[in-house]
Amino acid sequence: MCGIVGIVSTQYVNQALYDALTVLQHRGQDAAGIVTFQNDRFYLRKDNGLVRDVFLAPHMRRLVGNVGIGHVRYPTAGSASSAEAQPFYVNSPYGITLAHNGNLTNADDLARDLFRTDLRHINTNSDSEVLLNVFAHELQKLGKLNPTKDEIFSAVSAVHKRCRGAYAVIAMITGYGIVGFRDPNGIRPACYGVRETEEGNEYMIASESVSLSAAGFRLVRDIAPGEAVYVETDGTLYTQQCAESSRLNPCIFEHVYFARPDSIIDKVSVYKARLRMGETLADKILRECPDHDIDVVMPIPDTSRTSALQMAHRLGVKFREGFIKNRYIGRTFIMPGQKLRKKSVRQKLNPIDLEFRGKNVMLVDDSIVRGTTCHEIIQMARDAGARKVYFASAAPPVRYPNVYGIDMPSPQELIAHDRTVREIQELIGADWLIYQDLDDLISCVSDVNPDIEGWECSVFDGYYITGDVDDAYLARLDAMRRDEAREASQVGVPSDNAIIDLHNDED
Ligand SMILES: O=P(O)(O)OC[C@H]1O[C@H](OP(=O)(O)OP(=O)(O)O)[C@H](O)[C@@H]1O
Ligand SMILES: NC(=O)CC[C@H](N)C(=O)O
Ligand SMILES: [Mg+2]
Repeated sequence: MCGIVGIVSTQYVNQALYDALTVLQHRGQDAAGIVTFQNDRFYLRKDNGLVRDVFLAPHMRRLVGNVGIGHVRYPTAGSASSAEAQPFYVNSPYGITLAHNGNLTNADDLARDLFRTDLRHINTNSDSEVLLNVFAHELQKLGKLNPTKDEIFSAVSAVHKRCRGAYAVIAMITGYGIVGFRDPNGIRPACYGVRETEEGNEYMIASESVSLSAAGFRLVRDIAPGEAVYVETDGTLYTQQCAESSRLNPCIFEHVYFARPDSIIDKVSVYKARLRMGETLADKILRECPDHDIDVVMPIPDTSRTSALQMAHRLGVKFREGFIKNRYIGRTFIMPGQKLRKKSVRQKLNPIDLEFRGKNVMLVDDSIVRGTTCHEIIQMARDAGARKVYFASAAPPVRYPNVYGIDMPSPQELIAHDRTVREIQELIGADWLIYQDLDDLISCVSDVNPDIEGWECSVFDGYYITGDVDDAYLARLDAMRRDEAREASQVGVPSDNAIIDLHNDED
């Protein structure tokens, strides 16, 4: 679930891009990149690491120009190597750089066509490099020295015809401007905003509205599914629907876990949606167990805080912070490798024993995916002296892989896959486990914006909206990307600092 941003400004954009990426850091912790443009030259810095580690003062000084794009990465395709950090660059036509959030489901076919038919070379295993080359090829085919907005929109239309899967994209075209677009289902989020200055309007396109508000941009609106927003370097903005048919089916997991609560996505306040998740979950508890003996409700920081607070309120039970989060440890779910994830849960969360001793505690998390967090946490609660440990998930059981930009490629790694709730309860060691129902989750988000036509809920119901994901595709994905397969493929591979890549700036 990467984060993307692009800015057209009346002044240098380096600091504004850096700040926006910091605000989007929760969407990707593996790598970060910024590219700016000035006087016929791109200036690129990208590497593995957090935003604060990748961009040091000398890098920032050299990222000159009033136009630029940025990316924070959480890999879902290819490898975690710095060579696959984004933005990607292609020199023809014009010089284009691109930042992508999502995952293409036909990347292999496209890569083959790009080589055989379009005579283009792809240098990594990243689907985002494929996407960039499809866009570049479609723009090049038009054969114009100075592309107009219509030609740029027509290249986006061609991308929609060729690419399948999920993609929210921001591309920068040398000397012309930035273009942002969303796939025809609008699976991944993207919005744009404006900042009025004396020198003229400045625009930002970004994954989440929080990066606009933090930088003083006013949210104009979300990019519609299939639509493109093109901002020229002089600040002129054009929008156009570029897909033949489109229907808004945003990813529901953004509201459960990925997005920041202070973002508004497709006119739904993530915060409000999470409050409602807490309410509906409390109602289910009261339905199933009206005589419950819960003494205290506790969130598993960070994401479940909002839902847990509202759940306690609805139940009329005390809300307590029993786990303290180490503010220097990032999100564990998006860390690469199970060993690191497991170790990090213990480093990240520490119990306050007096809140547990002799009590029946209801622990609340936003979701249970691999079960890494709840397994560790329940043991910690017992060690801290809890009498009974109950566990509630604000999302339904995650039973199916994700192919649209969340790195959950393998059903075997999902604790709820092929298991009943009772079996999961035993496996994680809880005295009672309760999950949100999918209909309730959908109503928590839909009631906030009834205009949303459908939700991308594949991790809960196994239905893949793009219609091209079959068992054979899922089996290939599993074989290629499950943890063991990735670990095995790393044997004998040089460490990251030995990686040689193209287009990267010096350290
Ligand atoms: O069942 P699992 O595989 O452990 O995945 C689910 C957990 O991972 C996430 O937390 P994370 O630490 O990534 O982020 P947070 O601090 O935003 O809650 C999520 O909020 C759950 O706590
Ligand atoms: N999580 C994402 O959006 C990933 C983008 C792209 N598929 C990559 O792996 O870099
Ligand atoms: Mg969490």
